Amino acid sequence: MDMAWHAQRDWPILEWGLAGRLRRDCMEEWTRFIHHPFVKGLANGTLPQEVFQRFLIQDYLYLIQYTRACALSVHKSTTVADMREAAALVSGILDTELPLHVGYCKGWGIDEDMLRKAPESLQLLAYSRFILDRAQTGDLLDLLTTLAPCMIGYGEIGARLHAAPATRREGNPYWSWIALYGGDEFTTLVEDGIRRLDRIGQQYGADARYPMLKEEFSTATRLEAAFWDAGSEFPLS
Ligand SMILES: Cc1ncc(C[n+]2csc(CCO)c2C)c(N)n1
Repeated sequence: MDMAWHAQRDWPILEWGLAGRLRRDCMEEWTRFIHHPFVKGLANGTLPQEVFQRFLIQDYLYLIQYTRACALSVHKSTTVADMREAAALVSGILDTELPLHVGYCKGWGIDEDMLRKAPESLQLLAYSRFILDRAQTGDLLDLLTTLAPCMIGYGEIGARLHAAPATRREGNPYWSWIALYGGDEFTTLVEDGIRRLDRIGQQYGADARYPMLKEEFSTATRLEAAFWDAGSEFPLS
């Protein structure tokens, strides 16, 4: 494990509130997610290009399903302020993140047609259907808890790899990915998400519902760990 970056020291917000408690209580699954061999391959630049390309295609399809779940968080909100926050995230993804992802894929030789036509992997099907189930069946707190590993995990991976002296910067084809998720803009988004989860947790009585929330966070984390292999069953064509 890289000793240069410590969640506790360098990102105290992660240790705090509901998000911190869930992350600590699911540390085994969490470690498998954020220290997956795929992540090591990004850090040292040794991940094969085709593996990354196939992952990017599945990740685009994931973003679409994630956005649908986020849209349900507008519906599940019980105050106008919460609705506005949820709606802002949906527009942010549709107007900024998705076009950025399409542009990034182009740089890797994947055009929009390939993105649209790609079959969904089993990992994507399992993860997105789980999220959508929690979004439809649960309330806003269930939904935000289920979405939390996605947001916090990529933030933590980005921050860690961005700061680690062992990460290859020069000539690493994945440095732009690391710089995106380890950059200030994304970090601020994640910190806002952590605060929001805590606030909604207090509003919706997280303490009394903790076992169920932990189950949701744990399952989403296991599905994140599995998602690194989402592209592995498909050839690029
Ligand atoms: C499998 C997978 N998990 C998490 C992310 C990161 N991510 C996707 S949407 C979102 C929140 C809105 O910006 C974040 C952080 C990803 N790309 N792919």
